[in-house]
Amino acid sequence: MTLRISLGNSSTLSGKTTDSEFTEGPTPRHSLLSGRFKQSFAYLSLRTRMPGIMQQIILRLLEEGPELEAKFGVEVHKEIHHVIDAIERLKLELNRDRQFLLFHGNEPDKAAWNAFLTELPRHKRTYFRACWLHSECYLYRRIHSFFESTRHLGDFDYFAHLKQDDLKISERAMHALATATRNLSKDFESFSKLMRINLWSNHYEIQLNAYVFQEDEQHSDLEVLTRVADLDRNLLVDDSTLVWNCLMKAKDRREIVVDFVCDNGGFEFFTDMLLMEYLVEHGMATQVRLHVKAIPWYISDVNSADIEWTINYLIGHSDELLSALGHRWARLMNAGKIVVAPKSHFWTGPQPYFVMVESDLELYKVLSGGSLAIFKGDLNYRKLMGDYIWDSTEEFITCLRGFRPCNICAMRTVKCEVVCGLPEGKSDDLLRSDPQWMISGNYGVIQYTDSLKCPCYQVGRLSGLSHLPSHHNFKLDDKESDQSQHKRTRPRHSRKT
Ligand SMILES: O=P(O)(O)OC[C@H]1O[C@](O)(CO)[C@@H](O)[C@@H]1O
Repeated sequence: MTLRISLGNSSTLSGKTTDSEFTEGPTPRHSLLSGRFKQSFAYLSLRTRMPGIMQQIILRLLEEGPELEAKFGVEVHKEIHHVIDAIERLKLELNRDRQFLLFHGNEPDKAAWNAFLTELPRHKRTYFRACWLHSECYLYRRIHSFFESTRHLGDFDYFAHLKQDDLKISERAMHALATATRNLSKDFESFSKLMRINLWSNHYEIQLNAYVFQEDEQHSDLEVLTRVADLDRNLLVDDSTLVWNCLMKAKDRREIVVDFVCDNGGFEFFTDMLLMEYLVEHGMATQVRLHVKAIPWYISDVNSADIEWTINYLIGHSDELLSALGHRWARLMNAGKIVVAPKSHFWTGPQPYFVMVESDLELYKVLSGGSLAIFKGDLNYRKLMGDYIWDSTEEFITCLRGFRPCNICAMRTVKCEVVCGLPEGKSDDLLRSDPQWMISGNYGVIQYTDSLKCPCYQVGRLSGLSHLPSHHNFKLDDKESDQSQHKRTRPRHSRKT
């Protein structure tokens, strides 16, 4: 779901704004994405897309009403209307650029959220003035809290049908990919093709169906993979060799754990599983941990119920190959080769990943114990980059701002103005040939960097860390003390070292 607007050259602009100002222009370089830039995708998204999403949820609730009533009884009717009223009020708050409110219900992550909101500077606490990441995450979190406050609707996933439909319409693509990926050998060629299939599924799910799998055409296994790989002309950075090397280096270890920080359900998750299956089947990982969202998130993000649904859907599929695949994945999960990681609310928080070490040390330690963490999709990328407009040529390692608990890989199609690691001049060339390139999702990156082995980052020696060690050489613009918005908020309840 990508909206198209004309973006200025955010990679070369250096507009003059102060923190609280609205500007008519696009997002200037060295700024956090924000709705205060009126020609930005963030602005458009907050102005039109988010209200549309909220309206869709209301419609969904009305449609599902009879079914929910049959399940929970008539009293659910009142709850549905309570939630609808709350969503309508939230739409107004957004439209009027009101202040974020604290959470007062039984939300399990209430303390973390409230600590974060309280520490935001006042003028950064409204929908359009805040960093886009904060506003968007806050909106999705608020919506879910309306459901959580009811007796019956706390587990209702108002986006589930979309994820399920996406998988159902991808039948032909799944069949072709399942066929093409059986009996792949353990070599870089196969690995990197799987990586790329997985990358492009972050945007091309429906397009892949149409483009690769025409009904009247017969494809050999190899052809399918090759044609998917044709999309690689739009692959701007491909560090898959480094990812392969990282896994090869780990091959003599007794345990090779790969953390996969998932993005979308539906067809994208299907391709995630193809890659994960390949890793464990070839001993490139002794275990894969899937990190999923704890609540309905950004419409299509996968959660643990979606995973269960997907596997069962495949198992029960009339296509024998897909059914066998479902059984195989269920076996891998039952054997603990692929597991869903313990629930973490950090993934549905507003914070960028460089603050994880302080705001969720437990999760940081979990990732530190693994050999590789793969972050999938645009939102994960925004969080890795701090939702910040870096120079497009800036190195991936720099933009992570010290977040390297283990070896890190990001795989994402470009859907917003945050990008790094491009060759000199590339971004300007792209802008000339395709002004929408940064929001089209037509371009992708696979980026990698090694873990931070520096002793100053040893977990347990980090309390009170308020700045990064000088030898890491972060090239942040001074004016971007804006970054102080991404405070390393430690909620009152969080565990300390
Ligand atoms: O599913 P993905 O790849 O994380 O994409 C979600 C992204 O798409 C957007 O809607 C922008 O198009 C952002 O809100 C978000 O960064």
